[in-house]
Amino acid sequence: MRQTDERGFALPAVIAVTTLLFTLVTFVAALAVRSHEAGRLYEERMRVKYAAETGIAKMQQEWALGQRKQDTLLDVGGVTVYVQVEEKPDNALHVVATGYGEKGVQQTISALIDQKTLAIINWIGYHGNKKTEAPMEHSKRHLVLIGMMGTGKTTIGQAIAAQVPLPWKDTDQALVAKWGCSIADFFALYGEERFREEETQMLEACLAEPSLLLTTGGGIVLREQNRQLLAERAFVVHLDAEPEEIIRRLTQTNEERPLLKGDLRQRVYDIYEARRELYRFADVRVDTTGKSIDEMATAIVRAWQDHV
Ligand SMILES: Nc1ncnc2c1ncn2[C@@H]1O[C@H](COP(=O)(O)OP(=O)(O)OP(=O)(O)O)[C@@H](O)[C@H]1O
Ligand SMILES: O=C(O)C1=C[C@@H](O)[C@@H](O)[C@H](O)C1
Ligand SMILES: [Mg+2]
Repeated sequence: MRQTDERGFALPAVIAVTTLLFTLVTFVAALAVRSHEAGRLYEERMRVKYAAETGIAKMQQEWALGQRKQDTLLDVGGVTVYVQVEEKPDNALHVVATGYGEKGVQQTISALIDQKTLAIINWIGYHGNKKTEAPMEHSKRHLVLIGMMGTGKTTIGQAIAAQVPLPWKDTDQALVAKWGCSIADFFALYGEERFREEETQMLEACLAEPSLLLTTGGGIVLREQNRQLLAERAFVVHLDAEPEEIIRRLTQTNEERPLLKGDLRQRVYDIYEARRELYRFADVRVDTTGKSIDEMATAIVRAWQDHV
C-alpha cells in the first residue's frame, strides 16, 4: 500500500521535472537557433548592401569609359544588382542600386552623382526590402527581350515565362508557325526584305495585345519603326554578350541562321559592330556572358516587377 503511495507520488514528480527540463532545453535551443539565424540574416544584409554599393561604383567606372548612362542589371559576387539612373537638374544623376540576396533580402542604396565628374555629390541612404520609386509607365505594358543572335532571348524568355503571369510569344517562332516553313527557307525563297516586312507586321500584331512577354528576332532593331514601337509600348531589356561567347554558343546549336552563313566568327563580329548602337534604346541592358539562364531570368523578372 505504502509502495503504491510512493509510486503514485514519485511518478507525477518525475513527469513534471522531465517536462520542465524538456521545455527549458527546447526554449534555450530555439533561442540559440533564432540568434544564429538573425546573425546569418544580418550578414546577408551586409553582403547585399555592399553589393549594391559596389554596383554604383561599377557603373561609375563604365560611364567613365563612355558607356551610356542607362538602367543596368549586374552580377556582383553572386548578388543581382539592379542599377536605375534618372537625370536630375543641375547635371546630376540620381542612381538607385538594389541588391537582391538570399532569404528574400533586398537592399537599396541611392546616390546623387555629378554627370560630368562622376563624383558622388551625396549618398541618399539605404533601405531594406523596399521598392524603389519607379513610376509605372502604363503604355509600357509588355516585357520584350531584344539582342543579338545567340544572346539567349528565346531560351531566357522560356525561363521567364515560367515565372511571370504573362503569355509568351517569340516573333521568330510565330512567323515559322504562320508560314509553315523555317526562317532559313523563307530567306532562301523570298529574301531578307520580305522577312523584315513580315517581322514588323508580327511585331505590330503582338504589341496590339493586352500584355505579353515577347522575345524577338536579333534583327528586330534594324527598322526605326520597330524601335519606336518598342520604346513606346514595352519595357525593353537588351541582352548582351561578348562576341566570343556568342560564337561559342552558336557553334553548339544546329539551328540555321541565314545571316550567319559563311565565316561565323567574321559574321558575328560584323553584325555585332553594325548593330551595337541600335540596341541602346532599351530600358535595361544586361550582360549574359558567363551567366546561367536561370540567373538571367530571375534578374529580369525582378527588373520587370520593379517596373510594374
Ligand atoms: N546564358 C547562357 N549560357 C549558355 N548558353 C546559352 C545562354 N543563353 C543561351 N544559350 C544558348 O545559346 C543558344 C542560342 O540561344 P537562343 O536561341 O535563345 O538565342 P536568341 O537570342 O533567341 O537568338 P536568335 O536571335 O537567333 O533568335 C542556345 O543553344 C542556348 O541554349
Ligand atoms: O539577327 C537577325 O537578323 C536574325 C535573327 C534571328 O532571330 C532571325 O530573326 C533571323 O535569322 C534574323
Ligand atoms: Mg530566338
